Amino acid sequence: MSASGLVVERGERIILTGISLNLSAGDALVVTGPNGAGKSTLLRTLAGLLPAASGTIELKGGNPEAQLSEQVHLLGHSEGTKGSLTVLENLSFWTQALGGTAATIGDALEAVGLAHTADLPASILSAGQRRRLAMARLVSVGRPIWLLDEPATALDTDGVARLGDLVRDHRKAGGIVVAATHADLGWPKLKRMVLGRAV
Ligand SMILES: Nc1ncnc2c1ncn2[C@@H]1O[C@H](COP(=O)(O)OP(=O)(O)OP(=O)(O)O)[C@@H](O)[C@H]1O
Repeated sequence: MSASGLVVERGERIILTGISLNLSAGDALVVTGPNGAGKSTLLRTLAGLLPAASGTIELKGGNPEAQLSEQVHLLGHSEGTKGSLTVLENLSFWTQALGGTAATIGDALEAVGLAHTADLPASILSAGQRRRLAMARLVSVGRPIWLLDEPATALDTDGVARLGDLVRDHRKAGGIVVAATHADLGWPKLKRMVLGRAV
């Protein structure tokens, strides 16, 4: 995935300007910067949810037929968990909605340590457990580019370690990860981007 000369405006203000990046299979980019610097804005732009006022975003490799929005998976602040459904039903719903395969759902719940909650209503999950459920989607949906907005929020030490394992395996399989964070995620061999002061 590459981006060149991105300029992004929100509410008629320029939030990002002159952003370029070049990521190959297996790369992880960590984006840091103060509150309001534009980290979430960059992820939403890379996800195709916000238009760039100028500049280009290109996918290299992957399925040439697929749109950008079909190749990326944004793990944002709102988890979209439906409280009236069970944990398993939530994961099944999102996996199907986002084009993943049902066969991976059990493994995904195991990977995030939520297998024992599969039949519980999602409404009773703690904040960290909801975050883990959202993490499980990354695995069951299986898109090549993961865009993670503050992925360690609400996670305990075990959760952060499991996130690190998922990211490691994804990179090994040729996936790309871009994470915006204030935390030290402890991932090896990172590329870094520091965004400047909030405008
Ligand atoms: N919907 C919106 N309309 C207009 N401006 C917005 C909107 N959302 C965010 N902004 C502005 O864009 C700027 C960047 O916000 P963004 O959420 O990308 O920052 P961030 O670096 O992710 O911050 P944080 O560390 O607090 O999560 C801020 O000045 C913010 O006020």
